[in-house]
Amino acid sequence: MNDPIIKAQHLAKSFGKQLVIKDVSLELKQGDIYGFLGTNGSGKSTTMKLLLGLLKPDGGDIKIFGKELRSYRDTILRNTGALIEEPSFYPNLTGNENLQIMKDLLGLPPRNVTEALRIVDLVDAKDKLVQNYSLGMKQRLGIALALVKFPKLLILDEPTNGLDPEGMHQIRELIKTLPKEYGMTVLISSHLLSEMEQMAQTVGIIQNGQLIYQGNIHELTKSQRYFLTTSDPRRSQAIVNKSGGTNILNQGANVISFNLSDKLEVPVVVKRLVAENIDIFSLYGKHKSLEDVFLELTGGD
Ligand SMILES: Nc1ncnc2c1ncn2[C@@H]1O[C@H](COP(=O)(O)OP(=O)(O)OP(=O)(O)O)[C@@H](O)[C@H]1O
Repeated sequence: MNDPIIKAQHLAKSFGKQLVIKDVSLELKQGDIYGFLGTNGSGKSTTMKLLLGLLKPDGGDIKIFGKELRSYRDTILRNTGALIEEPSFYPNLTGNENLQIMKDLLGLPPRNVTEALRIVDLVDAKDKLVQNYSLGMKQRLGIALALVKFPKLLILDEPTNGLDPEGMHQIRELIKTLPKEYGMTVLISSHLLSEMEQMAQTVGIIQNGQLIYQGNIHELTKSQRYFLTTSDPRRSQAIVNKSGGTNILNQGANVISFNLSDKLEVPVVVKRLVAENIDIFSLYGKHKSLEDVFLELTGGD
């Protein structure tokens, strides 16, 4: 049985009196692209810093590659690359020179630099000074610095932050190649749901320092939301509620929307409405977007 690449259990962290991480448990499988989602200030960066041993947790356990982070930090970090917050470079050197410095520090073969430049699409710009790079190029160089040692685990904190759609697309595409081509496992944070839908297999959603969902991204959006137009939305709401409907919302214009856990519940709802003499004008199911799910999970916050 393969150990998970990261297994973090019940992490807790306070800054002074502020409990910032309340209860976060994460599990990343080998080869996964794990999207760590949460609004600003929800605790993503802090969690990532805990996983990298940059901060000490007040509670909980972290195992990476099956080893306790507390006791095997150096070994673990040798196999881990990270980009947390702003990447730091020497702006008066070229992209290539920045990577060469990292290569020499880590004692890596020269081909690592060539390959990293290729992956992040900076081959043509490798001899430009970093101070003349665009924001997107700087972010890509930051990723190149994190992956130049070709680590087993790559941790990226909001690598697309501040980029335009083209820059985001480029980063997404390069990240998608990493598990397949290099066997890496990637933990990537974002506050953008649409980003994750196009890249991650697994998502963890954090709100106020608490993990409120972890699992397959497609499972999350698989279920349908139903929209029902009737002659009596108020009574319909009560009937839907009794029939197992959840998250029932009045949408106005005689429409209510709700979730059902199984489509076999649809005819049950319809029969009850008809039995109560309520006219049904329309009923349809719509697959949820990650955005819908996120709003439901976070209570619209
Ligand atoms: N070193 C610190 N000292 C005090 N408070 C901190 C520190 N680092 C983070 N915090 C607080 O912890 C909370 C979580 O911050 P964190 O940076 O982990 O959130 P985040 O989800 O990464 O958000 P963002 O996307 O804005 O970076 C915030 O309220 C932040 O102000």
